[in-house]
Amino acid sequence: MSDVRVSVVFHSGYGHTARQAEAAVRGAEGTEGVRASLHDATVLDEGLWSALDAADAIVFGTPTYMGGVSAAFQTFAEATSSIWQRRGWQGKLAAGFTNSAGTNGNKDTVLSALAVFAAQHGMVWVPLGLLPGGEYSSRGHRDDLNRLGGFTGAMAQSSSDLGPDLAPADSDLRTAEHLGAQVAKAALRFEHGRAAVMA
Ligand SMILES: Cc1cc2nc3c(=O)[nH]c(=O)nc-3n(C[C@H](O)[C@H](O)[C@H](O)COP(=O)(O)O)c2cc1C
Repeated sequence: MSDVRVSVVFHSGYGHTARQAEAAVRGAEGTEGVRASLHDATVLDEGLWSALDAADAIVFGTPTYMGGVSAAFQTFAEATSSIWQRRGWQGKLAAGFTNSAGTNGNKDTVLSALAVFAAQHGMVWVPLGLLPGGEYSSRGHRDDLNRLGGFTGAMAQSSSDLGPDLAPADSDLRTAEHLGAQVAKAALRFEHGRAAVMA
């Protein structure tokens, strides 16, 4: 069986969410039998559409802007309407991540919007799959995986006065890496299962 393909498509206005996207690719690529690729959601060219068409799983990433996905991400989302019409992504796996300045910042609203976007396409949503770390327990720590306690997808926080060289925190990047690995493993199981059913 050929390699399973995971594509990460993201927007990042100032570079913070881009670091999460790179981490998700690292996580996916670290899984044997998986190839991962990174795509800028503002470059709506044939290269992007053919990579997403070939992908077994697509991970969507956007900063949280005004409690929602960024306008640039939404432009990408709306540009997929002809794919939606012909059910081009039906049955592919999907997952998502977001980053904002606030610890909460309405990130959950954004992850829900990404899950709805995937559902519109008939995609199968893969959650983060981690218990909450950080302050969920009094023994928790900022360095914990999933310190922000997301379930739907990977969350990251970047203080507004720190550049992308300093934020998001390493634990948030490891959480995004976990999401990439989680999606990659799910895609492997899904594709092997599909092959067995069709044999
Ligand atoms: C237009 C705009 C709207 C924003 N809205 C929110 C918000 O609703 N909640 C929040 O916590 N941070 C908000 N922020 C902060 C960004 O989420 C934060 O700076 C993030 O790190 C930007 O990611 P990026 O560098 O990938 O663009 C906003 C920033 C901008 C520019």
